Amino acid sequence: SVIIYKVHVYCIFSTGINVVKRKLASHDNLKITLEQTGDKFHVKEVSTFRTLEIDFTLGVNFEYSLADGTELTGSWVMEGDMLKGTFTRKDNGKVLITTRKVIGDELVQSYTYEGVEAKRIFKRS
Ligand SMILES: CCCCCCCCCCCCCC(=O)O
Repeated sequence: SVIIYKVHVYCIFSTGINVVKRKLASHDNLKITLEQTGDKFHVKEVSTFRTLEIDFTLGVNFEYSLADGTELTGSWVMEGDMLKGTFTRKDNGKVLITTRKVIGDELVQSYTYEGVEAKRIFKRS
């Protein structure tokens, strides 16, 4: 298998309010490494709180827990040159939509939850 994309990024900016901001804050100093091989992704997440490795296949549901213990289930799909993730919170059934897009040397990740939008910009390191 061939790695067609790999980037190390760190969070330089995040915005948003209320629950989204609190949840995102629980991923402080987040650094992620994304590796894509065909439709399979390997994500390494390093933050103040934990180091986590996640494997997923586009279009296939998987489980993911936020650093605060909130459990999500959902999947990523590719929409053009953008990754779009649809995840459902297991505790309340509410849906979180997130996207990832590489723009120049930045990875922009957006989050939409209960009408609130938040964004994080990761810079290649
Ligand atoms: C519930 C409110 C805000 C939650 C913000 C965190 C969103 C995480 C999205 C799922 C990520 C899956 C793993 C990954 O690809 O890195």
